[in-house]
Amino acid sequence: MGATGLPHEAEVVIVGGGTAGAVVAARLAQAGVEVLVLEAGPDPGPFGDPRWPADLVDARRLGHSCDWGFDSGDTLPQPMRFERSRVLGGCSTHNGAVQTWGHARDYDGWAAAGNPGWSAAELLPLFERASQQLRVRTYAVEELTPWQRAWHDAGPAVGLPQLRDVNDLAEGVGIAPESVNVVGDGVRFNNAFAYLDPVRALPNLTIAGDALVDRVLIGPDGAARGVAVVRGGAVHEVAAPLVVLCGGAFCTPTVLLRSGVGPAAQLRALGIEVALDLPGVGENLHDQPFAMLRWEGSPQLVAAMDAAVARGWAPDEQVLAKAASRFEPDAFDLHLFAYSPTHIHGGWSWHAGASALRPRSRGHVRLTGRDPEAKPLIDHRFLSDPAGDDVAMLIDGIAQVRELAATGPLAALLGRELTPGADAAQPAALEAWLRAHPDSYWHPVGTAKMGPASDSAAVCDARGEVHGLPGCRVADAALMPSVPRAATAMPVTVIGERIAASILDERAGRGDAGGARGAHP
Ligand SMILES: Cc1cc2nc3c(=O)[nH]c(=O)nc-3n(C[C@H](O)[C@H](O)[C@H](O)COP(=O)(O)OP(=O)(O)OC[C@H]3O[C@@H](n4cnc5c(N)ncnc54)[C@H](O)[C@@H]3O)c2cc1C
Repeated sequence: MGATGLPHEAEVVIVGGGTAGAVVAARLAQAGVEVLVLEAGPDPGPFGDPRWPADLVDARRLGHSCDWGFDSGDTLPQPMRFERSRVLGGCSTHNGAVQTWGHARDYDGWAAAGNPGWSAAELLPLFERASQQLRVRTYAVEELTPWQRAWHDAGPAVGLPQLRDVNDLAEGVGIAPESVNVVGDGVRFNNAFAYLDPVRALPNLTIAGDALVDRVLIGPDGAARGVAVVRGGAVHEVAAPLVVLCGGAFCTPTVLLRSGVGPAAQLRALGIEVALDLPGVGENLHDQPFAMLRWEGSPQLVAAMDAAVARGWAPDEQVLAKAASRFEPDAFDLHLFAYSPTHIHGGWSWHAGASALRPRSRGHVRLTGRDPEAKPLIDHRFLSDPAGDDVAMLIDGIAQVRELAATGPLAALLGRELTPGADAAQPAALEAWLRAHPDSYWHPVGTAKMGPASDSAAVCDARGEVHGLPGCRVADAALMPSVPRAATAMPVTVIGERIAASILDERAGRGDAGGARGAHP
């Protein structure tokens, strides 16, 4: 042990014990591998430990403790916070706890882009396994609050059939109660609880909280040889033949960049010695743009929801629709949902959102300095695609939200549309409003994208190994070549399962469908 309380070496170091990191760590530890998890935020302990901040276990609304404090800087018309949870479990500790799978086309597209082992058929068992591990269940219609039930009931009138849930990878449009990882009396069953609690007692697993990884150490042979980590004000080196980056879409590229792995000119401009010129690091950032409408609520709606709260469980969202824009009428490419963001407004407010799930716009994450605590520059370049498809998708989504809101039972519960309101009724005005108010659906991905070595924008291969950097893998939202038509928690969990399986297969000498190169370590 060093002065920082960390070991000097490990078989595998996991950088970030978040949504995917918890999965990789657990699966490797269960198989007997000696694993060290380095998490920048605290480890508040297992399920039920009183050190967990109340808002992070309360699944009724989004949590806000332990935030990294990232924001848009001056890249957007209005500054926007990009919430990211800095705590064991990562964003699975503060998210909406909605578990969605997307569509087979998403993963078949990944496989077709040169990523063997990632087709929908190959991932399906992992979606099922992860859903069990996270204790996912789907709300019964009877459990819906009156506000959510009214949206659910309105679906068929606008061509959205009622489905059992939204997680059939072959299915198209429809509306359904949400599938959630909520247990007991409303606890968000985050990935640390689901995956790390069962293995915490293993002697071959060490979980170190408050351990900020600065960079990957690279040996003279060009392979990763461990990490430099800041803990308790001191810098410590941990040697490891395998480092798995699980810092998420914003932080995994920043760790690589600080390690000298990324676009050479960018690194030199910051005085960072270039270890590997890899142009894709930090590029391809994309998130699903989002638009949120707001209405006045009738006294009847307020009374019905007050009564629901008095009866017990009344979360901010419970129903999700998969809908189609003009671009993909035979599948779906929109999420629509009703929402009462009580974490923002305190009391009742009546919103519904539309998100364009297959955005064309691409942005980037860049370093602003060498300090591992320096906030990165995060520029999504929302709605910047030259053809304007992202705006068009949102306009189609908003039209369907308005159609839903105008159906009989819902119209009776709602008053005037307040945002964007009557002034933005027509497409041109709506486009102007959308461009002035870009918003995110909280699902940034793609900044260390997976792809074959022949793709100059690819950062890692189908085993997650960084091109040209043996012994360093990526396993988190950064790896996605393109965002699936889903909220991303479950797809990220599946990425954790997939990369862990690939590492274990190689160690067992079984090879791996996702591998183009030899096994390492
Ligand atoms: C407000 C909000 C609501 C959301 N709601 C939903 C939802 O309802 N359903 C859904 O499917 N998705 C939702 N998402 C998205 C989903 O939660 C994320 O896509 C997913 O959790 C990301 O997982 P990850 O493993 O890539 O990153 P994270 O879960 O963010 O994990 C990264 C971890 O790495 C740590 N870390 C980062 N850098 C370092 C470093 N240098 N050293 C050490 N540790 C480091 C972080 O502290 C963190 O613990 C939501 C996201 C947000 C922000």
